[in-house]
Amino acid sequence: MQRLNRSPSPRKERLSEARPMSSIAFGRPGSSLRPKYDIFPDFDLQPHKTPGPGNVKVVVRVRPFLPRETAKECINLIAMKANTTTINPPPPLPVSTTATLSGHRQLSTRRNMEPKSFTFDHSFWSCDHKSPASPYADQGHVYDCVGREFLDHNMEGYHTCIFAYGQTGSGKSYTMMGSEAEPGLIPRTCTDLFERIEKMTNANVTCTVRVSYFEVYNEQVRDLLATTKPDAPATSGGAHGQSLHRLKVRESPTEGPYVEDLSEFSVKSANEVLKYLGSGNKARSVAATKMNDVSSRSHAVFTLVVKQVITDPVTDATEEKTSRIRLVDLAGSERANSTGATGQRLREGSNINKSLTTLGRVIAALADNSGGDAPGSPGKSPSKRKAAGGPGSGESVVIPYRDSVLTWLLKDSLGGNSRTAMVACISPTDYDETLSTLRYADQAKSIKTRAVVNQDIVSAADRDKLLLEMQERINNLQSILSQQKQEQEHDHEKGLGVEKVKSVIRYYEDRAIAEENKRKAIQAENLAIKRHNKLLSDHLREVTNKTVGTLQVVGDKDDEQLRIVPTLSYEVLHTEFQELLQDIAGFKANLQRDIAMYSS
Ligand SMILES: Nc1ncnc2c1ncn2[C@@H]1O[C@H](COP(=O)(O)OP(=O)(O)OP(=O)(O)O)[C@@H](O)[C@H]1O
Repeated sequence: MQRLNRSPSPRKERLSEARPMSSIAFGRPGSSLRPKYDIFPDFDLQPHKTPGPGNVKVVVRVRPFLPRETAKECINLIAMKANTTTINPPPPLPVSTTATLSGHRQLSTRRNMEPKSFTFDHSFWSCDHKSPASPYADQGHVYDCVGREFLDHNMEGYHTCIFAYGQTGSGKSYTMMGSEAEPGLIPRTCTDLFERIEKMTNANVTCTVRVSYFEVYNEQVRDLLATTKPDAPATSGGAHGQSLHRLKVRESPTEGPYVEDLSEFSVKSANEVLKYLGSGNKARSVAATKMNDVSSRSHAVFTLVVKQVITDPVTDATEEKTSRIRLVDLAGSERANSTGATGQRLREGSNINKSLTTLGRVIAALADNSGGDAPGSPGKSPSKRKAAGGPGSGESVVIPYRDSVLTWLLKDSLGGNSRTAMVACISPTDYDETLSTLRYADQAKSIKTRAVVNQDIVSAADRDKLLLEMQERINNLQSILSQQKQEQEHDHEKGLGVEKVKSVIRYYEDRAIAEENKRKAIQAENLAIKRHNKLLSDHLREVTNKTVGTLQVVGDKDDEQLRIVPTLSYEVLHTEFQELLQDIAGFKANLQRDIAMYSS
């Protein structure tokens, strides 16, 4: 499997060769600086159950040096001993040295820096392989300590959520998604789930799994599996420029916040679910920044819903357990100057920071509501608790879930019906960012969720009753449906009849208008013919007058014999008559046409 959310980009920084702990702990290689703490290799990588029912499980993982950090001769600031993680301040730089720390800010504020230790449910050392002090925690270890236990909870019927938190480039995607050679928590959970389902020998248990995948990018929810839904409104986006689908968040009184119209697919094998994961990852919003060549610009939420139906063969009763597995790869918190972000990257960054700040406030408020006494944590002073309005004050703190889309959607996972784990990912070289992540993680330990087994047990009699009721409802609905259909058909026919009458009326109206136009045209023609007629007769008269004007008395008066002596020449008269004949022929043709029109 490839690094599932990103193509295996050659641009991705390759890790530096693992350096032995002896050389990198608290000092540059060859430096005379001595570690401030002794480190004993008494690590506990055994899986152990979430301490205190309902507390958020918090683990920390430190990643290896990146090539750019090795090149800059950055110094390891992290030490882990059993479940304790310690961060040490960077040592002062000798004036002559060329070594740099991971930021000038560290020098300026160095006075305030001091070693700080935190205890978590696990501290995973993934910084180097050769450290005698800390055994290397690979992807398998992390899964065994967190993922496997959470899948156990799912099989018991609990909703779970594992989310990776940390600054940009701290190893969240590596931990959640991993690479083809080193799959992370999400692919391992998928594989383990289907192995468990396949191993189920009890024929009375049926198990179904559904998958969905979305991202929150710039405060908008986008369906990462929506390519199969061409009718959905599309927006451009995603690493590979596919069109994604913007969705709305709604809140149901029973189910809490949910994404409306999110694609959900039924899956029958690990391969199938991994294919969905891979295609969703291709659609995810990632980009190169100065801190990470393939940086997640969105919070990705991968969800599996597992439904087990267990039938008791003796009583025929059924038990239904539905659990939701939510695996979240958050975008990393970032400082604009560290990432070198401008334009769109900067806007993304500020949205990422906005939702992470809200997440921080939600965690703080939840921790206050829980009393702040996490296992292994010093807890908060009563005065601080009161100020925050925690249980000590008798008031309840308002949790600002709705201040960001991310926290609204994770409401149930953070403070409701869910068993939740936070994987805090840290870089070994950045004091400020790592300390801030460790403080977040420390606070999250106090959060108590209210997870319950989501099951319905139905006796055979109840189920039969339920089935009967459902059958009745189906019958009712079917009869309503067929009645509606009949009414629709009737209406349709009625509609057709009315349409027919309307079209006949339209036909006659059109005919009447056409007839009227024809009548007017003939009238006009008639008028024209009359005028023409008049012109002709005037012309005829004129010609005749001309001719008459040339009559002369020829011979003596006694024989009173008149002879017409044309004064006009024969040619002129002939031409005039020819023209007259032509006019008469035209007139005749017009008349014939009019007669034809009248009789049509
Ligand atoms: N435990 C680890 N083992 C080996 N390589 C790791 C480990 N953790 C992180 N890396 C490497 O460190 C680099 C940064 O890690 P990754 O991309 O997972 O960070 P990220 O926290 O998801 O960053 P962003 O928030 O920017 O997406 C990658 O090259 C990754 O392969």
